[in-house]
Amino acid sequence: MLWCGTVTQQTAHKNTMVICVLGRYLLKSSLCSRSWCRKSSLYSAGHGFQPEEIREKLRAYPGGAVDLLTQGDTGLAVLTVNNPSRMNAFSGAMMVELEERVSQLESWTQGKGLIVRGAAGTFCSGADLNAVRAMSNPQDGMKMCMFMQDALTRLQRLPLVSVALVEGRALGGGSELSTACDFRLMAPDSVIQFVHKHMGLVPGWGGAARLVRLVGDRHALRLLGGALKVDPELGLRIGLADGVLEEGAPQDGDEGVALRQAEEWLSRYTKGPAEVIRAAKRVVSSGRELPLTEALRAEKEVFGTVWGGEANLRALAGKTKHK
Ligand SMILES: CC[C@@H](C(=O)O)C(=O)SCCNC(=O)CCNC(=O)[C@H](O)C(C)(C)COP(=O)(O)OP(=O)(O)OC[C@H]1O[C@@H](n2cnc3c(N)ncnc32)[C@H](O)[C@@H]1OP(=O)(O)O
Repeated sequence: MLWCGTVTQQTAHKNTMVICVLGRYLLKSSLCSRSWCRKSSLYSAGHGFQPEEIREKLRAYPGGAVDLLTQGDTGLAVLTVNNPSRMNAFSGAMMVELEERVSQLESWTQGKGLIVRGAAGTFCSGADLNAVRAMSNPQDGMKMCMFMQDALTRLQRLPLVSVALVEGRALGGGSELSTACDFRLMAPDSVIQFVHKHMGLVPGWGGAARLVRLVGDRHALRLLGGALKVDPELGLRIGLADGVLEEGAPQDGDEGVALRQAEEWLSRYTKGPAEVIRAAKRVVSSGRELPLTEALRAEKEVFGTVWGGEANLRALAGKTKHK
């Protein structure tokens, strides 16, 4: 059996066991072959994608960590890219850890929101240049590209509302990581920069495809062709940033201040029952990625998971007035 969507949950309502995941329609439809499945990745062996072999290769470049903290009470998780001595650059081992953390989040059925951040007041300076140098042949480059595209696509498709908390710099692969979140919240003096041109590259972790969808092709071309520094003002103007942290907050020596602001910002979208928030993210994900007919069918399936559900019945039982 193909393993689709997120973890299969069974919810009993109206005396009917409803298999309530995106995965159900994915199983029935052709979408599984389009890589919407959790366990089937964007790439297959036919593309030269051998995940275990790639993991082994990447683990040869150690350093840093990708930490995950899940809060059961709030349904929020915090993913921290943690390699401060290299401005949170991704070592090979960290790429593998990122994928492992995404797998953990795919199995976290109570989650509602995710904050992606970097340790010690800066976001991420992309791939570790030491690893990049060692893997600069085309074969290794393609392997890393497929691996990171897969991990970041799965991150983006999580049924969690996600926000990149950008402090300091988000460079190269770091800027690409920020685009794999639903929202970007920037600290006042932060910068997102697709420096790929200066590296003789284009994005390869899916950042170009996502950037075009976020800001449109012309702004995307400006950012990639000019390797422009996107500060919060430009970010807000072109729609790359969704909010700016309060002035002064990250500078007061308490790393937690920015995180608390991000939690507060995110909470307006994650308040409420997990099944409803997760359903909202699922219909947005399918709307974002699928052709209309398929997106509508996906929406119907997700709708079926909340219609007549606990939260819906509770709302109907009360006096409804939306003021
Ligand atoms: C496919 C992935 C590919 C892509 O898609 O483009 C990449 O991501 S390639 C990497 C792209 N990123 C870079 O090229 C970043 C290069 N670094 C810098 O521009 C600067 O270091 C900085 C991030 C702007 C910070 O500058 P500054 O505040 O002046 O600090 P330092 O330069 O002293 O940095 C501290 C320390 O960190 C090391 N560092 C920073 N980034 C990386 C990196 N990506 N890989 C490895 N190491 C990195 C830097 O070398 C310093 O180390 P020491 O010299 O040992 O102190």
